[in-house]
Amino acid sequence: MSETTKNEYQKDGAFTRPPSTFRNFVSADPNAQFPAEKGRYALYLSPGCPWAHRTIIVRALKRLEDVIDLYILNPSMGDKGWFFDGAGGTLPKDPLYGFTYLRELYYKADPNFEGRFTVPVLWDKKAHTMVNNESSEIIRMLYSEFDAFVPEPYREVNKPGGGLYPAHLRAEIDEMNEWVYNTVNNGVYKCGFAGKQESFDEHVYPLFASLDRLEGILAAHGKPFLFGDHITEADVRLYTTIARFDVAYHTVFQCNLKSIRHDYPHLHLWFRRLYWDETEQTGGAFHKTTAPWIGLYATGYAGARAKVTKSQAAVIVPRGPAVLVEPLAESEKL
Ligand SMILES: N[C@@H](CCC(=O)N[C@@H](CS)C(=O)NCC(=O)O)C(=O)O
Repeated sequence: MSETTKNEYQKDGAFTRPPSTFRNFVSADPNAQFPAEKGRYALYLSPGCPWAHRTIIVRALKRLEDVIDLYILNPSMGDKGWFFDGAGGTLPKDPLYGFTYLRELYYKADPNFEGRFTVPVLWDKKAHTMVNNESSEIIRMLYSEFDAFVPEPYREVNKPGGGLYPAHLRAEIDEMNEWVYNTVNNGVYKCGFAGKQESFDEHVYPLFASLDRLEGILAAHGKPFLFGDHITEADVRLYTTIARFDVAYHTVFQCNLKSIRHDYPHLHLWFRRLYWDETEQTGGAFHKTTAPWIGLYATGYAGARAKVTKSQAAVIVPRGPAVLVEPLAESEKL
């Protein structure tokens, strides 16, 4: 029987994700502890991570690229966790303090830190501390707290559908987030990081039941996005998992009851519309945060799976599918 600490990912063969630890908020209120300011905050992340991916999608959707810095670490995790080394267009070292490892940043914020050194991190360059390391909260800060610094059309109050987390849809979005997080976003990890067959079986069927349910939602309303005609938080949160599905979870995490491209026509169309979009609607937010890295997702997950399951075998990376993301026909475009 294994002993579990808050830092461990597995207990008796089942994967558990520990809670995030830095939970402060940036606010539009200039008197807040962390007031929204142009150039004050930075996102540290590794682009293969689906939780981190949420934050760069929203940063791009909100046109916050010149308001919030982005510091990209190597796409794969090393023995000492996430690191800078300049590979493939990432930064050679931490631009603020010259660090090599993300853990050094955590220790700068809290020398007694005892949790896991996860990405994404929202960092305050002025106070030299970590604001928040929970992606679901970071994205919500980006929706409206920085709106004073973005052009009028991209402010939440001016968006036709009410923005990424519209007041009239909040309860429904929260409800969907709950089951999508447990069975899909984190569900794939419960399969891929399972240490025994029973644990894998316990999670693989609910994962596909939820994908069936999502397919049914899109089929029933016939609209392009999960909540209709406008992109919401629910689309962003599902997208980062679906983008990794056929290229990594289906093979490396053995989630192979079905694939998105062959078995889920509505989800597949929904995904490709987001991925290929270069219009005003997204400003290419999904494409530019996915395309440079999608070919590396399988590599990152194969290494992570070997580490979490403590496999001694050689890490073999599957190379398919031959076409990473299928094209969008003219007639399928919005
Ligand atoms: N709840 C966190 C989860 C973040 C997370 O687990 N990130 C992974 C990468 S996908 C990580 O950095 N893991 C490093 C580790 O656990 O050592 C969030 O959504 O921000």
